[in-house]
Amino acid sequence: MRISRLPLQALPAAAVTIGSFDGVHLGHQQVITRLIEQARARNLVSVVVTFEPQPREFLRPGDAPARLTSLSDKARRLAALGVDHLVVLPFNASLRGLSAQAFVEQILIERLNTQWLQVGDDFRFGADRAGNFEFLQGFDFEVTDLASQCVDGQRISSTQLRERIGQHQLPAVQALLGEPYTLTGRVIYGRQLGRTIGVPTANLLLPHHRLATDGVFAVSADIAGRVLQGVGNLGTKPTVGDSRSWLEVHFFDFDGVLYGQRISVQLHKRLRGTQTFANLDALKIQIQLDMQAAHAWFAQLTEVKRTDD
Ligand SMILES: Cc1cc2nc3c(=O)[nH]c(=O)nc-3n(C[C@H](O)[C@H](O)[C@H](O)COP(=O)(O)O)c2cc1C
Ligand SMILES: Nc1ncnc2c1ncn2[C@@H]1O[C@H](COP(=O)(O)OP(=O)(O)O)[C@@H](O)[C@H]1O
Repeated sequence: MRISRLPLQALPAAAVTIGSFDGVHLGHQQVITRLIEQARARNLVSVVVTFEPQPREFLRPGDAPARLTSLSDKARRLAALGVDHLVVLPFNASLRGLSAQAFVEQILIERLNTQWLQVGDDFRFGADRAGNFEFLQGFDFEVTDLASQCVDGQRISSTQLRERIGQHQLPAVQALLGEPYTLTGRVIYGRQLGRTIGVPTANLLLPHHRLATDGVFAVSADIAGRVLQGVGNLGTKPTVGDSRSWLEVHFFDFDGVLYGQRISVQLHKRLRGTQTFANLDALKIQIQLDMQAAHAWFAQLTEVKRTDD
């Protein structure tokens, strides 16, 4: 999948869909699958247009909703679905001020060469959200809308996912996403304190969006084809006075170098909230308990699977 900002030259003829796609949940996946089918049937390039930051993060920075997927996780999931090209539009003052008419002419037609466009049934765009499905029908491309997908009569939405993640309902979240809730990042150097307390942790510095959850989790990751289980702290590190957002993971039965690698960490079970400890020794004792709890959780999972078979 190609990832770019708005191309300066017109793309080859494209089938396009536009949205924030936060979470890339089953509803989003239905939209994307249909986009790809239609692109193939019409010999068009499949293009997803998204915004970074998301419009609400730019418009209401103080109270924008927490972010479910960073751009990097969004891209990973869209690529896996088979999208040809992800166009990331920087949402800024000039994009905000663009009228619906100018958005269609300058972006959809001139740059993206849109032949077929698919939008959700509640899609609004352009200054003051004046553009909608009816408006889009007045142009020289085909436009279709798609009704929201429901599970148990409830519309699948990023809002519903945010609520469930906030309530630590990770199995329900996994069912709505089609995969465990996953965070991706590059492993960077920390203060190298982890190894001094016998718990080396791979540090992923996360983008500074508000996180949908935090705390200590049983986690897993696929590292070079081997699935590693472990335990991770998502959020700040109050004990060492660090208020940035991190995902710090200690993997069981692993002793290798991860610095510089981009890894995707799956969150399976929330074990507790992040706490402030009096010192690193107290933290170390708690981490040993967290490791036991995570081991126990993975063991009962294996037990449940064995009973199912
Ligand atoms: C399972 C686990 C749980 C943790 N829980 C907390 C916590 O509750 N509070 C905290 O301040 N740090 C917690 N940490 C520690 C920090 O995330 C970090 O690993 C530690 O401060 C060492 O930092 P360093 O990687 O920069 O050396 C936890 C780490 C792990 C692996
Ligand atoms: N079991 C393990 N889990 C996580 N990282 C490990 C493990 N074993 C070795 N490492 C390596 O050690 C590094 C973490 O060591 P640590 O002392 O916590 O230093 P830092 O503060 O730089 O993260 C990881 O980035 C990884 O390269």
